[in-house]
Amino acid sequence: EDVKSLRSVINPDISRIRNIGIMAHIDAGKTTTTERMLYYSGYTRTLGDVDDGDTVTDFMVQERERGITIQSAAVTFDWKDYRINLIDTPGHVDFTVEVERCLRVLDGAVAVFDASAGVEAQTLTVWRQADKHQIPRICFLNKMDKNGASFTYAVESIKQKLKTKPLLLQLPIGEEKTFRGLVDVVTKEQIIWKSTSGLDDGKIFERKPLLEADDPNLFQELQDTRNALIEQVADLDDEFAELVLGEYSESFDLLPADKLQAAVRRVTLARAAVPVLCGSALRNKGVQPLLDAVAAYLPAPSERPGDALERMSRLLLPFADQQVEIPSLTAGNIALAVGLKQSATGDTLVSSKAAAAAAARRAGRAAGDLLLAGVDVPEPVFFCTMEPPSLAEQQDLDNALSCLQREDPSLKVKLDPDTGQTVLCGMGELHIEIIHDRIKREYGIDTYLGPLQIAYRETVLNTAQATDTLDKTVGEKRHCVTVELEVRPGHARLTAERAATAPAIEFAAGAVPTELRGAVENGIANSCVQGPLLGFPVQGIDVTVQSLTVHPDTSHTMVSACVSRCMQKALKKAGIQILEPLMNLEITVSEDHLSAALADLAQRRGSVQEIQSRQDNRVVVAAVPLAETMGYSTVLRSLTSGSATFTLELACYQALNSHEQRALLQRTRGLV
Ligand SMILES: Nc1nc2c(ncn2[C@@H]2O[C@H](COP(=O)(O)OP(=O)(O)OP(=O)(O)O)[C@@H](O)[C@H]2O)c(=O)[nH]1
Repeated sequence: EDVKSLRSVINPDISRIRNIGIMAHIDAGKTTTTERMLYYSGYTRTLGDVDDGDTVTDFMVQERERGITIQSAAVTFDWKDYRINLIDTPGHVDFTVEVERCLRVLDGAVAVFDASAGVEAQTLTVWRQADKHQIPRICFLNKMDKNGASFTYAVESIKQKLKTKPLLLQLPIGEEKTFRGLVDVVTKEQIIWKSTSGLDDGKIFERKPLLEADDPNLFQELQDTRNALIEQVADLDDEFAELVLGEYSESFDLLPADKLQAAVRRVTLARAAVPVLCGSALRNKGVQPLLDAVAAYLPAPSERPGDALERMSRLLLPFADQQVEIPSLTAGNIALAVGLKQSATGDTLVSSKAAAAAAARRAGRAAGDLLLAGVDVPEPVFFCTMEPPSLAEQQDLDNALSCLQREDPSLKVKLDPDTGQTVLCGMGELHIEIIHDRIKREYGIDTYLGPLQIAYRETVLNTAQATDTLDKTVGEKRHCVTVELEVRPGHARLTAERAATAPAIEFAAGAVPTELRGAVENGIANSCVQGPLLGFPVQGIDVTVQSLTVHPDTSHTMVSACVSRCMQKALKKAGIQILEPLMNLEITVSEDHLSAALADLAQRRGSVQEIQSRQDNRVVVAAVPLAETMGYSTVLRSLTSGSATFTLELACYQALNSHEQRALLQRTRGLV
C-alpha cells in the first residue's frame, strides 16, 4: 500500500500535473498570491510577506531588498489530487527575456491583475508572449480589497485591451473595504471567508448555495451572469451548444455545474476565452478557489498540442527477460527506453527537432515525412464495464488504464455518459481478460468486469425525409435555421474498411452556401455518433440536404445543432436496422475432427466458404457472427481434443434479421 501511494506521490499521473506560470504587471501581487498558494497547500507553515522581505520565491538578496521578482522561481506543491509546478515570473519590463524563457516550458498560466488598475502595460507584453506560445490562461483580479478596486472596470479592460473574451466564473461579494467573499457562478454557491478571532489566515471559509432570500440583488446578478456565461460558452463550443439547445433549452437553471465546467475547460484549452476569477491575496481571500480553477481549467502536459519533450532515464538492450543498460544507441537498433511519460505506441522519438530536420534534409524529405508509420488500430468489437472494488480506488484504476492504453492503442477506455461507469473497448474476450488480469497483478486493483457486450452498429432501413427549425435568441443575436433533408440506406453490406466511414453527404443544387457546408457536415456527423435505437454509431447511410435557410446572425454551432436534431428525426422515421460484426474465421483442424468442428460452426450461424488441405490438416475458411464466438476457444479445444487452432478477425458488419434484432432489443431492455 505504502509503495503504491509513494509511487503516486513521486510520480503523479500526467493528467494530474499542472505546469503553470504566474504572470503580471509589476506589483499586481504575483508573489503574494504565490505565497498564499504555498501556505494553503501546506507547503509553508507561515504566511510570507513581500513587504517584510521573507517570501519563499523571492530568494535573491536583491529581490528581498527591493520586494520585486527578478529571476523566475519554481516551486512544486500539491493541491487536492493535483501536482502543481508553478513558476513565478518577473513583472518588470527589464526581465522579459526571463518571462519568455519560462513561457516556452509552461502548459498554462495565471495572469494576475490589480483590480483597481485593470490591464497595465506589462500585462499586455506578457499576454502577447503567452499568445505567441499558445498558452491557455486564467485571469485573477487581485486586490479586490483595495481603494478604487472595481470588478466591472477590470473585466471591461480585459475585454478591450487584451481583445479576449472574459468568462465570469465568479462575482465579488462587496468591493474595496467591504470585500468579504465570492459567488461561484458555475455552482451557484457563495463563498464567505470567516474572520476567526486571532488568526485571520483565510484557511476557513464557508461554501453554501446562494439563495434569493440571502440577497435578492446579488441573486439576480448571479442568474444574469450565469445565463450570459452559458450563452457565451455555447457560442464557442459545439458540444455544449447541443446540450444547451436540447435538454436545457427551457431553463439554464437546471444545467449541471459539471457540464458547464467541462465546457469552460474545453473553451479555455482551445484559447477561445479566458476564465476570470477575483480575490485579495493580501487579505487571504479567493486563493483556494483560484487553485481549484488551475486544476479544473488549465491543461495537463499531455493536453498540449504539438510535439512533446521526453526525458528517458535509461536505455536497455533486451535479452529475453534480462536487460543490459547501455549509454547510447544508433539508428537501426532495437532497445528498451525507460521513463517515457507521454509517448504512446506508434510515436516516433527523435533526439531533437534540429536533428530530425537535419536527417530529413539528408534524406531529401520534409521533416514531417520522417515519422515512422503509426500503427493501424482496428476498431474494437467488444466492450464491457469495469468497476474498482471501492470508489476510493477509481483514481488508481484510471491511472492504470491510462498507462495500459499508452502501451496498447487497441484498448479504448470511455466513460458511459449515462451511468458514469468506466467502459473498456477491446479486440476480444482474451484481450479484455488480460487487461483485467494485468490491472490486478501490476497495479494491485481487483476490478469487477461487467458482461462482455458486442459493439453493434445502426443503419437505416428505408428512405425518410425530415425538416426542422431552430429559432433562438442567445445574448443579442437571433439564431434561426430551417433545414430539410433526406436519409437513405447506403450500402447493405459494409466492409471492415468502411466500418468507420462517415455518411455520404450530398447538397441539392444551390441549397447550401459553401461557408456553411462544414457546419452542416458537423451536424450530420454528430447525429451519427449515437444511433436512435440502442445508441450505437450509425453508418452506411447517404444524406441529401435539400434546403437550408439561415438568418444572417446565426452561428455555425446553431446550424450544426439544428441539422443534428433534424437528422435524429429522419433516422427515427427511416427505421433502424442493427448491424452486427461478422468475423472471418480460419480453423486448422485434423481430418478426424473436421466434421465435429463443422457441425458446431453450423450451430453458430457460421457459413463455410472454403475447406483447404494443408499437409495432414484441413483449413476451414468461414464467416461467423461475433456474437456466436463467445467461449469458442474452449469449445473448439474440447471438440478436437486440443488439436485445432483458429484465428478471428473483423470482416464486415451485416444486418441482423428481424427475429434476431427483436431478441437483442429485448435482452438490452431486460438489462436496463
Ligand atoms: N491591497 C492589496 N495589496 C496587495 C494585494 N496583494 C499584494 N498586495 C501588495 O502589493 C504589493 C506588490 O505585491 P507583490 O506580491 O510583490 O507583487 P508582484 O506582482 O510579485 O511584484 P513583482 O514581483 O515586483 O512583479 C505589495 O506591497 C503587496 O503587499 C491585495 O490583494 N490587496
